[in-house]
Amino acid sequence: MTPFQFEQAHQALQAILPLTYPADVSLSHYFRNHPALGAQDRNFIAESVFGVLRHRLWLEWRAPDATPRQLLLAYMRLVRSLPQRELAPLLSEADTAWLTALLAAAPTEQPLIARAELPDWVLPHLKDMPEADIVALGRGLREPAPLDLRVNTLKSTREQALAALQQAGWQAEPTPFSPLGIRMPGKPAINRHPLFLEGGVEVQDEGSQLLGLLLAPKRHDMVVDFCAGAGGKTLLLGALMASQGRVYAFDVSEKRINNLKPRLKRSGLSNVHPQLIAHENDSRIKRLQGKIDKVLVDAPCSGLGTLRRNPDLKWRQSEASLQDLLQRQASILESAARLVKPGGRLVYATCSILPDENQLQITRFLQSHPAFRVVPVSSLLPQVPQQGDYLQLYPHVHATDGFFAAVLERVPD
Ligand SMILES: C[S@@+](CC[C@H](N)C(=O)[O-])C[C@H]1O[C@@H](n2cnc3c(N)ncnc32)[C@H](O)[C@@H]1O
Repeated sequence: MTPFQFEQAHQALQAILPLTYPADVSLSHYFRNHPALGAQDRNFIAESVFGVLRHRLWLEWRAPDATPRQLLLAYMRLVRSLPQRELAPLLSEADTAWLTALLAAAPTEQPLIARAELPDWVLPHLKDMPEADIVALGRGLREPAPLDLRVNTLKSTREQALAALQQAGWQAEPTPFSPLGIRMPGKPAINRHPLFLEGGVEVQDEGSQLLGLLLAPKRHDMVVDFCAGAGGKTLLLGALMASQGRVYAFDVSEKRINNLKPRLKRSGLSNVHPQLIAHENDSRIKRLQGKIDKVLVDAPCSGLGTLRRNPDLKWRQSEASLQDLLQRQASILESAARLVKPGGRLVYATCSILPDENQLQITRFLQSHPAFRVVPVSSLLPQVPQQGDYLQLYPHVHATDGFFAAVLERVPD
């Protein structure tokens, strides 16, 4: 670390910390405004800024009134364990005095917020979980995520893709649970490799792949991806159907639907039909009622299962935003369920770890929809450990993002 890099990381952190915008968006903005920064500088800055965000609750407990610069120094010294002599060239006299006092202060007993690195608005929602499990979960969510790819079976097999990636000199290994997944621990810049450019692989967390596998669409099915976004799961569904049948990709966000289009082109799929909708009761949805074989609801959620990638969500979400999401999830589920034909399947999924967004939504839905029954995930994905009726994935157990999914079947008439 050079003094220049440290100062850049400090300035970037200062720019990002108000968290008015997502941290990755603010950081890209910072890099655009500093075009002279080299690749190594950028890596250092990104790792430092995200490192502080990952450990911010613990750092703020150790140093409650720390400025962004002090947070960065405390992170380097206490989390990264850099020796004082390595930091010395960066330190003013005031910095040295501050760090010395911090190191000398006897820490008080750590509250759960600091131990688990989960904010106070989240903890009441995990009240039924033992404290040791909350800490293990929070720490799993604190670690950086690896890069996972999904093989596009329309263009490649996993074996072929693995061979091509390894030939490029990268570490690449099959994921344990998804037969389509490849894990790349070194997170190389895959987006310039021909395999990616030609649509042979897509970036997709292994957990996200499992959600598509749970829907298990058949070749000639009519499928709705109700909250398709930029199509992470849509593309998988289309490929599972070997580009046959029909997949409607709905979303209320024009930007996300537009982001789906280049990915769709690269994938070579011709069975996906993206459609912008105004809301979950849009007339384009109503005309499909009772006609769809498989419906995926990848509901808008707090995203807390993705804290490995987006640690800033701890501050960008709140109790109020959660309450709003809970209502939207229930309303979307209600509307999506009307599409399912008798004997058809609905998968409700989130990338959240909160029971309110997950099993409690399903319990409430089932109480008022006797035509639906649960298909136990343990019977559909026996290779994934620790599963029961619902899919529950955790970084510290499964090395995926945190995900939830319930598979519901509409009882045949
Ligand atoms: C978890 S994201 C979907 C991610 C996407 N399925 C993927 O795998 O990349 C949730 C999506 O729901 C969309 N959304 C929010 N409200 C909606 C609604 N009422 N109807 C349909 N989609 C909605 C959001 O725009 C967002 O793209």
